[in-house]
Amino acid sequence: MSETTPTSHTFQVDLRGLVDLLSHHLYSSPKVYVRELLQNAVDAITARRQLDPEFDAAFDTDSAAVRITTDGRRLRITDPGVGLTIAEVHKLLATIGGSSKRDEEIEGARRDFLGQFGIGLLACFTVASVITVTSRSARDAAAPAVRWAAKDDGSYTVTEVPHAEHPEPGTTVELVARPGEDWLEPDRVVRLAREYGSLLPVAITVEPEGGAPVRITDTPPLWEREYPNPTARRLALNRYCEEVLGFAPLDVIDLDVPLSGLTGVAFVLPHATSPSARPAHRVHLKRMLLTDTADNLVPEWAFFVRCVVDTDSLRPTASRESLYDDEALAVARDAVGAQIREWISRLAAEDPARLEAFLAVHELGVKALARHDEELLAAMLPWLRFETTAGRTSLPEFARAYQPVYLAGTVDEYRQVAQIAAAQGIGVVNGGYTYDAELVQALPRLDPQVKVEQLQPGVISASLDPLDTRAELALQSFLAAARARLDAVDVDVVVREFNPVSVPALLLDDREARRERQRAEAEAQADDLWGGILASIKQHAPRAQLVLNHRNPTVRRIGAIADPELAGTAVESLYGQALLMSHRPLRSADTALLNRSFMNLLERVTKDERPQD
Ligand SMILES: Nc1ncnc2c1ncn2[C@@H]1O[C@H](COP(=O)(O)OP(=O)(O)OP(=O)(O)O)[C@@H](O)[C@H]1O
Repeated sequence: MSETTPTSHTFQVDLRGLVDLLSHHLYSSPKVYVRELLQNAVDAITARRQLDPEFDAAFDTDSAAVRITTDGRRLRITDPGVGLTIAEVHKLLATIGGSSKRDEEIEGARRDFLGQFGIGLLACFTVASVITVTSRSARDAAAPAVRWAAKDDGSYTVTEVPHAEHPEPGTTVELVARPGEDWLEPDRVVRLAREYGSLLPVAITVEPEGGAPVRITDTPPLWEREYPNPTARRLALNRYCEEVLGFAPLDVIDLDVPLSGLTGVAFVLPHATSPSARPAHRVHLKRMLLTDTADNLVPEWAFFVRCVVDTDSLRPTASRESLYDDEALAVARDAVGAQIREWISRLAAEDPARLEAFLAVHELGVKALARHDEELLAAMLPWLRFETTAGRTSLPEFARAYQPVYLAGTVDEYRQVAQIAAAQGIGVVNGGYTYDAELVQALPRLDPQVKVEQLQPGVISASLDPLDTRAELALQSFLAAARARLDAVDVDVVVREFNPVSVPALLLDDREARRERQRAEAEAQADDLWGGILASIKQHAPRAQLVLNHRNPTVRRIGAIADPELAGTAVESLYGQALLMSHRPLRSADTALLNRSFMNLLERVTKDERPQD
């Protein structure tokens, strides 16, 4: 088969389809058209300044460089920028993806521009059916002014404009609203222009048709202004935070990362927030608002701040609504993280009261992140508080006084032993609160000298002193009666000497014993079949132990009771009291036992009273 001569063609673009794609899939809202217009105007002025350094002087005055007028149906934006020749109009405006800002020859200058993709102007078609650009080039004084009028069906016309109609270099873009579209309403335009452009480095006004011009720009950014004193600066930043971010900050951290051309502030949230909540930072790129919901600007652990920054070297995504997640952003993120960490260290060294105030709000979040961030953990550990047998204290301080550090696995376990352990000089940390156990276990990684051990009941019972043999012998028959009584609730009874003297009895059991008690409880309440199954898995785990304190005067008196019935009732009461102190749930057998012992005691006490008729 012979080949035919290839014929050459160019892609056809269905403009409506493309605009539909942009408005539904690239941009979050048609409102971005204001940003694109402002951006082109500012870029054109930048290009003109590069062309003519003298030009700058004209903009040191208060008069607006960029003027937007609108009556709601027609919007015009005028800039005194570099302008366009007829050839450029065809090449740049009528070519999708065509941009003057990617010119490799002016690579150095390119960094100065906001745009780069060559699709920005198309965003205007999401709100307008006709776009007209009238322009005179500053590059070529002899070139005539030109008007490019494009419709949303993809057709456009180009006309030369008489010199008198457009004598000065610069550009006017006019939009005609789509029928029923209210994006060009003056109030809306003022709001959007402020949202995107309030920090832009050229003066901008919006003039509602027949109304007074409204100043849009308010520069330099608050954090770069001169203030009479630090308090005035802080007040201005606080006010800004309340107005724009909606909260009164707990503190303000200055950010300055020259490598990323980034300056700004991080506002510390005044209320607790979940570390997993989506962060929302306000990022300006070359002074134009890129997004107020950036979630990749600060490290994950810095969940307690909301930043407002300006950067001139990070890259936007094509929608220009978020930061492109590249190596440069990673570097900036690390640097921002380092400055937030420095703030924490500085507070720790210079203003512990403020650090305490910060942790009072964000401690749980800091703990959550410190589990996965060894550096943060090391920085914060001296400031994080844990419940321990030496009171609420930091782990490094606690570990200096107690070795090993015992970790109670649950709040109940901790409560059970805290008082006794403290009296015996055993250091226990309550690992029952969210994240605390993990952080205690991380201690030896930071300081290999520190030993952390899981608390077993044996540790406590081994620390209780045995009685001397004579005292032990004297208590034999009492102990036999006591054990017989508590056998029904599966509890053993022993006597030891320990501090504090005020604690008469201590109930010790480990998790296995507790599980066994629950199993036995279920068995007692189950029907025959289920009860049989539960009985078959009965464990011979160590039983719970009621440890009576021989140093306690009441216990001594109880030990001397000759009447086995009364001795049994007294032991039941001691068990009930120890059980309540341990905060463990009462099984039905426990409740019955408590009731019985209480009633028996009441009867004993009142038996000689005669009821009065
Ligand atoms: N006001 C203006 N003055 C002079 N030239 C302009 C103006 N507006 C647009 N242009 C020219 O038209 C080109 C295309 O503009 P468009 O907004 O579509 O893309 P861009 O700004 O280059 O890139 P981006 O898609 O990133 O915004 C620009 O590169 C610029 O050369």
